[in-house]
Amino acid sequence: MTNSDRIIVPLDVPDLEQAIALLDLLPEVNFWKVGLELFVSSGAEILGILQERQKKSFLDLKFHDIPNTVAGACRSASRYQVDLLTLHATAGRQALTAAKGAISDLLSPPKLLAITVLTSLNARELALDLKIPLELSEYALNLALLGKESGIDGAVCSPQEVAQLRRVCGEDFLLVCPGVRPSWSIKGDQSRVMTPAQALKAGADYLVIGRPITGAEEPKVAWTKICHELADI
Ligand SMILES: O=c1ccn([C@@H]2O[C@H](COP(=O)(O)O)[C@@H](O)[C@H]2O)c(=O)[nH]1
Repeated sequence: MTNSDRIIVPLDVPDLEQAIALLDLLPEVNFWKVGLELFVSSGAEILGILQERQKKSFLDLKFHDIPNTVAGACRSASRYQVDLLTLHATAGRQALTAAKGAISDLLSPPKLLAITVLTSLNARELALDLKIPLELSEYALNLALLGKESGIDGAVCSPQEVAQLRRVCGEDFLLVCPGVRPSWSIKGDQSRVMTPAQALKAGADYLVIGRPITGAEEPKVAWTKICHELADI
């Protein structure tokens, strides 16, 4: 796998037409993420289109509910043949275990990823607004370990925590990092960021890079620039 195959680009657009326009504009991208904005507006059609085009897909709906509901949602989402699927680690051990159990008899189930601490949050918000009495990195690690102990395949974490998670959770635990920003792009609402090269060197398996590419004046140029930055690491 080349380092550019480690980049997942989110289709964070309001409708199917704009999603297809991005697929057409960036045929080099092999791994796409479908999140809440597109799925809520347009449903699952995009997942069939990605399959037809032989692209890998990441369904990022971040399920967070009681165990029975999370398990049912994971089972239902599996029918779309996606490669990756997210649920919140904070749904708890029972929900995580039930989710894994609900798809374990399938022929090619998606890999389940536990969301740890959203990359938009900073330490101050975690402590003052969410009243979490732990260091952010410790909290993220605890959530990743809860996922691992519950049979979940990997975690979504910030690049700032990925080295620690890699060390503790091991090489086989899949680590996917959003909150990735090339030095030439703006952070926007992301808080805990690193550059693509830093995130890969720190141990990420995959990088989710959206607006620095899709919001660029010339997305193809931005994509190529990032691929060059990752070529020699
Ligand atoms: O902690 C998280 C979990 C998911 N995301 C998602 O990743 C992309 C990031 O897009 P950018 O445009 O590169 O900011 C987006 O779809 C989020 O829903 C995340 O950012 N942080």
